[in-house]
Amino acid sequence: MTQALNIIPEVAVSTLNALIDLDRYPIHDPEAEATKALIAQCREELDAVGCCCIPNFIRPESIARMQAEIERKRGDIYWSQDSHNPYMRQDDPSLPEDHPKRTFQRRSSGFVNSDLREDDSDLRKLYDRDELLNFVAQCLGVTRPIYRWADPLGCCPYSVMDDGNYFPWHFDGNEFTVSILVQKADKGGVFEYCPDLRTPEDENFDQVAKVLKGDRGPVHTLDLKPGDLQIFKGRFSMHRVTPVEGNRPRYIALPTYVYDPETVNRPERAKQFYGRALPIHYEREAQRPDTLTD
Ligand SMILES: O=C(O)CCC(=O)C(=O)O
Ligand SMILES: [Fe+2]
Repeated sequence: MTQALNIIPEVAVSTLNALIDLDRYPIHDPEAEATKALIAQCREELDAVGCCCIPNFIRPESIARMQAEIERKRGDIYWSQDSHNPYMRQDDPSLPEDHPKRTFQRRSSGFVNSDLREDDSDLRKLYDRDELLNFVAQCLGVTRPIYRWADPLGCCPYSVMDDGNYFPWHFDGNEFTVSILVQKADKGGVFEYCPDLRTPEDENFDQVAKVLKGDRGPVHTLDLKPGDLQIFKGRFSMHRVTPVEGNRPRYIALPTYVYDPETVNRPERAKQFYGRALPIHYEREAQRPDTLTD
């Protein structure tokens, strides 16, 4: 049987359909009118507010399997309590005290690192799919190809926040992040972000400093719901998660994408977030995606 290259075998579609609601969002078929309209809407939202949200993108059964996976992995979660600036870099005493590089906030949160996901993890299956990668690239309207991230710990983890945990303002080491809430906290755990606060050419330290001091001007908040899919530009849009309160923890899946398939987190950041740095983090430390502080 011959098959046109752009036609995906039925079995592959049904595997994807167990994860994504393809009836409503047929992203496996980029030529479908519904897909084109969805991409256009996401691009509009990303241009307007630096983030797009697709409601009920992931099927509830898949979210339930992710939630169960996180619960099974709770004993392996790396919990950390560190103080860090938005760049996950060391203090620089040569700068004025109110410089963002010198502004440290306390973080406490946990990760099910990417390498801990189970072999048949729904999140692993989702991240491996080129249909999702191509869809995210189309929504972002990037003019260069993007790739799944090479970072073995940070490429697609679950972030876990229990009662009292807080994830302060920061920029990511990767350009783009998709977020899929798996479980909402009783209270708090709100995702806040400042769209395009910096560019690869301009750190915009003045505005970053203002937000760190409490300026709410550029701050947007997202009401995340389990199963919705968000795409945001974490390397350029400073973001945080407000403190979680109550008995029900907040779980979120974080697939990431980058321009340069070779780069990984700096060892410093890998240690702060994911508890350890691997040989690859040291080997590739000099390979940065841009000249930003990080
Ligand atoms: O939990 C979230 O919504 C975002 C987490 C985050 O910013 C990160 O892991 O870098
Ligand atoms: Fe982040």
